[in-house]
Amino acid sequence: MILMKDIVRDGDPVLRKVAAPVAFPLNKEDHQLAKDMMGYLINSQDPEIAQKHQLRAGVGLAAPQVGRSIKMAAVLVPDNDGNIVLQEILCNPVITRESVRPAALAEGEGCLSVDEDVPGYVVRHDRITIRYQDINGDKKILRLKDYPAIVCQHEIDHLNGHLFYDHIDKKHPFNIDPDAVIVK
Ligand SMILES: OCN(O)CCCc1ccccc1
Ligand code: NI
Repeated sequence: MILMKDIVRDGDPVLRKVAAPVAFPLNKEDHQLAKDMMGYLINSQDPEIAQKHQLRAGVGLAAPQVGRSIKMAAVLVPDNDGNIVLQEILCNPVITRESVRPAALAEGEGCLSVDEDVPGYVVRHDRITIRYQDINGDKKILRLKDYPAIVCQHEIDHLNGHLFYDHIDKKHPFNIDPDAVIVK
């Protein structure tokens, strides 16, 4: 079971590396890691389990955040009614298309690897197409918009050594293109 003590925090160089591609079939260790990462997300979104184990809620988790510099991330994204709209293990994900139109979460972003709040709009693309391999190595395509798209961009950033606050305008953190979608 992954706990908060297992999550690497900002300042650790692993969070700034470009992670290595994963090879298929996944070895036993990496297959188990994928399961454990998804298990963290499930546990963290269960109020009782999260409380009992003091887990910060997460809708995504990338392998570098638990010290493994490989291109694998788990996403578990609910809609505003709590229904899961995306549950996947993204291996070797590549964003192949991205909208010109920007988007940002109205309340900004956080990160399990960043303990302090960093206010501001995290400017991302509203729509993206992702090519990736699932846990079995099957090649998949995802076309996403709004919140699921933002979450996947956050996770894919982790695999390339980026953190959410890299996308906040330091001087004008709440400035954003008037055409941007502000996602509630
Ligand atoms: O990398 C995952 N993680 O740090 C958990 C938070 C994920 C996340 C939070 C806000 C917007 C997009 C994604
Ligand atoms: Ni994060």
